[in-house]
Amino acid sequence: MKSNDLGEAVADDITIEVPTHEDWDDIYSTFSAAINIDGDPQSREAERELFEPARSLVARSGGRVVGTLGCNTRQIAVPGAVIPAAHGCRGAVSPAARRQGLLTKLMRRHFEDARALGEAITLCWASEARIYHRFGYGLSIRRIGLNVNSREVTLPPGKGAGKIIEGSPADLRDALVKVYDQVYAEQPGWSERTEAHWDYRLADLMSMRAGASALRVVLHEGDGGVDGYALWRVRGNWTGNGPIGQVELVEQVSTTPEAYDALWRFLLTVDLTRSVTTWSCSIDEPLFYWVGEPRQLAAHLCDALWIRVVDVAKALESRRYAAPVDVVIDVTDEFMPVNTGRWRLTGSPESATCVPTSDPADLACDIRALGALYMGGTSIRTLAGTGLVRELTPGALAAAAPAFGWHRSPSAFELF
Ligand SMILES: CC(=O)SCCNC(=O)CCNC(=O)[C@H](O)C(C)(C)COP(=O)(O)OP(=O)(O)OC[C@H]1O[C@@H](n2cnc3c(N)ncnc32)[C@H](O)[C@@H]1OP(=O)(O)O
Repeated sequence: MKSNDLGEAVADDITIEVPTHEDWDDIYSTFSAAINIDGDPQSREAERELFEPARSLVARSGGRVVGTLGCNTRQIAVPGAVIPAAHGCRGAVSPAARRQGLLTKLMRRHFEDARALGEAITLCWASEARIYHRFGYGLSIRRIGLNVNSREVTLPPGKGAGKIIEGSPADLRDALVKVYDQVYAEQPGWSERTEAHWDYRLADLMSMRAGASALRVVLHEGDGGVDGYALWRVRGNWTGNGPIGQVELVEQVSTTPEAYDALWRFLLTVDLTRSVTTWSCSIDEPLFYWVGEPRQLAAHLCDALWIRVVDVAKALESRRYAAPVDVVIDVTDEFMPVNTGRWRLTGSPESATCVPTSDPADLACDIRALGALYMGGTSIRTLAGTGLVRELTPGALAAAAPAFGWHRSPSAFELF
């Protein structure tokens, strides 16, 4: 037996393997224990439906699962395209096996597998971001959490004569799917949802309620039919001074300004509530420009989606660019050296190519910078300010900056 850096005994027979369906219960309990929750049968069964053994990895010791790294095969919208991407999840190592490189081994294999399958990027939500920098992930999408003081914000006059329709998630599911599908392909950061993803999203697990009500749905129906929806819960609360309930917005999707206006108006005026919270809005959330007092939104900025580019040429060719760009980038990738080298990117709003080159570089960067830039919401100049990007040809940053942006801010609100 070996010992880890905490002096705990650890087995020296650890192997990295692709699991089978039979491993799910062990994977679920290993991950639950690592993130300090007990887990519960309802969540275990709901998550089983999303489990893709062939895309997952386990570390085993003496036949026992001591480490996990999951992955879901999904499409994601990026600037100007929808591409396949490895949606990484359930990274966990049992306490007695940690800090001896298991996650490092799982990550390396995860990246290699994604690349071999033709995925250019892998993404994750981080429990603690510091875990992920070393593996080459860059912060690609940030989010804003809100705690809106419903009684203090003033709203502009209502926009339309549409109507709000209430119902159960099961009854209104088809309408939700239709609205989501109209938006997702154009919205960088949103992933495709298959039937299984919708099942999970609408399962309304007790663990997700955390003491709040069952999941509720409202639709907005305008002149052209249903054009928006909100999924929400309410947390009832009473004090000696009366009710101070809270609306907890899970997701709101609108295809018209009328729907956006009507849905928010509804949420902000639910009886017996005094606030609306939502944990992940886009950083250019329209609410800031809609309510009279944006300060009453109590906004809180946070990291959301982290992206790891596993195939530089494929990744840079797969997205589109807001302005023409022709630049040679010298990329360093210590964890996945196949990406290290000079790459010529020629891109525009319509097309892109990226090929290896021996030409002198205009910019140099760490692989993390490409992940951070990927969704179009991070300024290359900001990254240059941190040293993650270096300008080698004068003017190269100014030329590349508009190209790497996009006309829609990326956003992400679906934990996977
Ligand atoms: C996408 C998701 O799945 S998010 C969920 C992530 N999981 C969790 O947060 C659950 C709780 N934590 C764990 O299960 C484990 O600690 C893990 C999975 C984060 C790390 O597993 P380990 O096998 O210990 O990682 P590994 O030994 O490969 O560590 C590699 C390096 O990262 C560092 N590291 C690992 N975890 C952390 C952490 N939480 N904070 C800071 N540094 C960390 C290690 O110190 C090591 O650094 P070194 O190379 O300089 O020595």
